[in-house]
Amino acid sequence: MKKYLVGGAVRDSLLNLPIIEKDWVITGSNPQEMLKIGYEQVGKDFPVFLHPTSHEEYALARTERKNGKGYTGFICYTNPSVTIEEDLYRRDLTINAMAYDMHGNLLDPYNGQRDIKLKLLRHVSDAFYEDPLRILRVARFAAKFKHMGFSIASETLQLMIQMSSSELQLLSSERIWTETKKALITNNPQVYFQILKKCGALNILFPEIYTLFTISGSKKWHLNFNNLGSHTMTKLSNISRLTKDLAIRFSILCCNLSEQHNSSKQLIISSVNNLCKRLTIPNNILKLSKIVAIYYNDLYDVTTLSSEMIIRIFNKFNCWHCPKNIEQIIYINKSHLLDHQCYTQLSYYQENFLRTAFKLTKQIKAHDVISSGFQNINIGKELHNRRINILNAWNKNYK
Ligand SMILES: Nc1ccn([C@@H]2O[C@H](COP(=O)(O)OP(=O)(O)OP(=O)(O)O)[C@@H](O)[C@H]2O)c(=O)n1
Repeated sequence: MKKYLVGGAVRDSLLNLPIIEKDWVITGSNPQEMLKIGYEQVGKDFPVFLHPTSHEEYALARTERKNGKGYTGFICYTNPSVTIEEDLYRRDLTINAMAYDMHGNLLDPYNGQRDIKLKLLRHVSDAFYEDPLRILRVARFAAKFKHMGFSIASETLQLMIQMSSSELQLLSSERIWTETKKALITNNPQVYFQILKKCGALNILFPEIYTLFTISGSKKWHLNFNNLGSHTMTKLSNISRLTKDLAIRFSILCCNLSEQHNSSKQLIISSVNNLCKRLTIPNNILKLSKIVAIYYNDLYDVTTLSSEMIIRIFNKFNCWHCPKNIEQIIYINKSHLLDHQCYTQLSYYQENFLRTAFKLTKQIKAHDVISSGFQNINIGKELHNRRINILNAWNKNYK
């Protein structure tokens, strides 16, 4: 039996990045032997085992051959005679197809080190074609390693274009969302969507976002962009410089839906619902995305908003029950301002405005309203009025 460290851990160690997870491959063994020495079998489809103490994943070396459509249409062949080179051959990218043996020697049969030097994401072999998720994986790695200068090899991009037109429809929503989530928390998540668009996958996986690239913007802040899609990508890039929060980053993808649907609330909401429900996106992200889709444009110059509108925004973001949601409003406002030359000054001024407005209105408590004699639905109405009054009084002094 021989043991090899494989995949992302080898790639990341060569890129001097922290190793998050270790995957291992075993050659010259079989399931019976693995169970006998204390490993626990976890893979149903593939022979994968958990180490008895470290709980890291150990897979028996395998080859795969496609015999049907989609992710499940594989014949997986495992046998003590399958070599590490054969196992590495079925993997997606050359930079992911290297291994360290137990003596620390690097095995690199498909030139992963060369591609690390060339900063290229290149597929190992035609086996790449066998899993359409790899289109999303490559787009994600392009986003993750953009700051290091990585790009996609032209032959790999060609293959991704071919694949997008055939098997992409068969990917499960869960796999699409899992990969998209990982892409969204990279430094440059906009690259993920740009690559998907380039290879013809965006219109299949995210038609709501794809359509934005076919519409030119009409508002003053769209002037520097060819279409609403490019504007959305810039906003996604902007927000990613400010926060790693997945929900906020995803919600920004919906920032131009209002423009696309001529501010029809019904159409905006159904578009966000279609997108999020199809991809099984969690409810908190769906909720925030709807609010951003409807109120994004109002969060531009917040100092010009009416008191009524400020209160409505605090209501929509559920700030009274969850005061930390004021941060979401501030991030979204800043993502608007980031293109401005005087960003620091503007964003400081607007952040201050939002924080003060929230601090003032938050002081007004339901129990004070109740103790002044208000009951039932009048409590809410009075709370609302008092909040508006306090903002009106403050706004006068502020301006
Ligand atoms: N569709 C896939 C998924 C995984 N792999 C291979 O399995 C390894 C481990 O996969 P995974 O843990 O999903 O990703 P990593 O490459 O380790 O990268 P990260 O942890 O950043 O997601 C990959 O490196 C690659 O060799 C593959 O070839 N095709």
